[in-house]
Amino acid sequence: MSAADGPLVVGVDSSTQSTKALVVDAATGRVVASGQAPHTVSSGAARESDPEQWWSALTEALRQCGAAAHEAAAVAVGGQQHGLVTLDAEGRPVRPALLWNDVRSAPQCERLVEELGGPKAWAERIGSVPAPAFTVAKWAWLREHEPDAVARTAAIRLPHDYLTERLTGEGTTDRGDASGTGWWAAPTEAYDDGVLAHAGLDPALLPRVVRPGEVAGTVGTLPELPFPKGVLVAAGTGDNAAAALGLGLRPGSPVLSLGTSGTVYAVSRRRPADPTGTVAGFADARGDWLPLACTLNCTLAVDRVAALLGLDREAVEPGGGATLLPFLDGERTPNLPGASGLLHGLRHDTSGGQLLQAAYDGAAFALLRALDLVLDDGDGPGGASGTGRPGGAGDPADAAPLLLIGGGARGAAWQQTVRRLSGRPVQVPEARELVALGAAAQAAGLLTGEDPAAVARRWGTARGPLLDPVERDEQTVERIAAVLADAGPLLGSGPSLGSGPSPGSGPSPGSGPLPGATGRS
Ligand SMILES: Nc1ncnc2c1ncn2[C@@H]1O[C@H](COP(=O)(O)OP(=O)(O)O)[C@@H](O)[C@H]1O
Ligand SMILES: O=C(CO)[C@@H](O)[C@H](O)COP(=O)(O)O
Repeated sequence: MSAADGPLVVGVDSSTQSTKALVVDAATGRVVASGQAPHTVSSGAARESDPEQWWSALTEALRQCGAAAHEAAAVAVGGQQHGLVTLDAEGRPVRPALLWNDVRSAPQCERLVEELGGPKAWAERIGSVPAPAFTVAKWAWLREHEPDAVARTAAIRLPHDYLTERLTGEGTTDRGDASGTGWWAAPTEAYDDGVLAHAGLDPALLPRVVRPGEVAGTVGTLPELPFPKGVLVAAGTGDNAAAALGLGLRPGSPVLSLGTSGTVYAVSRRRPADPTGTVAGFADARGDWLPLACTLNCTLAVDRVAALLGLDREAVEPGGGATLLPFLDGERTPNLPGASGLLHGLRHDTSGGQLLQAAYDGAAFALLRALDLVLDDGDGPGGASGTGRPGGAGDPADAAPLLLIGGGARGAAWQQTVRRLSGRPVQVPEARELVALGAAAQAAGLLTGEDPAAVARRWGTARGPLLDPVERDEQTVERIAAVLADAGPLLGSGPSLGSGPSPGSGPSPGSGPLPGATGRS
């Protein structure tokens, strides 16, 4: 037996690189057992994963949890956002899932934005200007490139929907993850029939949107899992919304997540609608909003540079004037899907450690710029009035601490880079798996009737060392901004992605001035 104070719940994080499962005591938040199993992501131009492998990874992660998982009374799944899972009439994947960081859908995305009224119209309609990451762009890519797969598709799911459905046998999603599809209207909180018609997508293929606090279903007969039949299953949500739950996040408290993706976000009571496309206007998993900016190149890009240099990821050295824009996978913030990595300012005396530091700086730069926009959309003490806005009013040292999470948050070089380029106090929660904890808090909320964010606050999940602010390194921030602004032609769409803006189109997020030039993001 687990000797827990309360019932046990299971929280799952099925993110890009792996699935993690935690068995958590719902009374105290104590992690009783944990497990993790990796995913395979295709390389080359495509970024695809087999949904069946997510299920195998979940099974393995739960097996590692041992006896405790057998006692679970409720479960919830958080998952990487946006991925397009296509299922046939038997519920089996038609093909591998197209992941959020697959930029092949950039031309389709650009066309969609223009065809339905341009960036401002989209921001007002769905809360976001779709990026190639959004599911609607992936569906458009599939229709163009694989009509046979489209013809065989009987259901469309997001990654967390897919796993939840394998648990319950019912097709469900939630407002948080639905808001990243591009076919969920933020103002009405319902699927947008106009977008669906334009995308050639039958609404009958989509899952039911479960309300916050509602039960999505119960676990069916699944001999491969430790759960007995009838265990409650919560709605689950996208991984960023799950981490917001897991931190018990309140408006005005910004989060920086360093994983495969870099994300920066805050909870907001106001519905965001950023026509520049920098800030996605996601819904959170409770009933509020989650303005968020996301980069494609974060921990993996920095680790790749370290590997190329033959250095440990912590072997950074200060100084040096080199700038490295680590856009190894193309980039989303700024919206440069065809970009590749760019190095500028190399000298004879530049050391490998300085180049590695330049990769960290280049990866953190856009996220920290976007932080100001995210908080402009938010409300509370960390918002525009008390901010770390570069060049803006207010001393960042007095702003709300930046909560640093994700795999990279454990790294000293990441922590120091974020402190130096933000000038803010930085808090690093001791709890490692905030996405899985958020899912666990959602599952616990089903049992107790509590708000999942209140559950997480009761558990004290955000507790961790508070790192004092250091003076912001304005020189580096300005140097990166200048290189980004000047590098426009080199960072534009690559030959494999083709199409530029449609003739006669208005500004699109990919065609506007670079962030460094505007000082906006
Ligand atoms: N101690 C560490 N220092 C720096 N980076 C780390 C450390 N531990 C893990 N990472 C990075 O964390 C990443 C995985 O983070 P995670 O948030 O689990 O990713 P995802 O949710 O995208 O699957 C890896 O790419 C790895 O580079
Ligand atoms: O696309 C986004 C957010 O819009 C990404 O944040 C994905 O949700 C993947 O997250 P990780 O696997 O990097 O945690």
